[in-house]
Amino acid sequence: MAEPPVPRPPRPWRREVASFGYALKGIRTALASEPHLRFHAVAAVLVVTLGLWLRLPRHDWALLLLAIGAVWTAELINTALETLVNLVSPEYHPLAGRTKDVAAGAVLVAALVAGVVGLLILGPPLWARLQLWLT
Ligand SMILES: Nc1ncnc2c1ncn2[C@@H]1O[C@H](COP(=O)(O)OP(=O)(O)OP(=O)(O)O)[C@@H](O)[C@H]1O
Repeated sequence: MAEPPVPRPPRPWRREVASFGYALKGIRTALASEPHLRFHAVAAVLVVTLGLWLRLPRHDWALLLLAIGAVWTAELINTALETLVNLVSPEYHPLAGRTKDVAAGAVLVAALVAGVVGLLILGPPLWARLQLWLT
């Protein structure tokens, strides 16, 4: 008698690829709807361009990219929370307001820290280049 066909094992990578697609869709949607996120994107491109021009060492790149990633992460979570609050509490509610305010606070903290990291890393080599030009 013929053996019954062996069921094909599930292909987990398909689910992983789909999840990756949903995540990219989330970033695209947030970029399209959030001017703040577009501002952070432009700022990140400027910082990376400046870093390439200044030929930063690898260690500095790691810190800069961490700072940029922290701002993006905070902004995306803030956008997700704002969307959720708008869904569950379209009417005024103090807790809805507090949720949005705290999420916005997270973005502010990440952006301020990233600004300081950017100044500490880009400031000295930028200043050195400017002095070279001026002398
Ligand atoms: N449903 C609500 N109930 C109470 N307060 C709210 C509510 N929605 C918004 N607020 C208050 O108004 C502020 C601004 O809300 P809004 O939805 O415009 O967020 P935002 O931070 O301006 O978002 P965006 O990133 O779209 O500019 C909130 O931080 C919060 O204090």
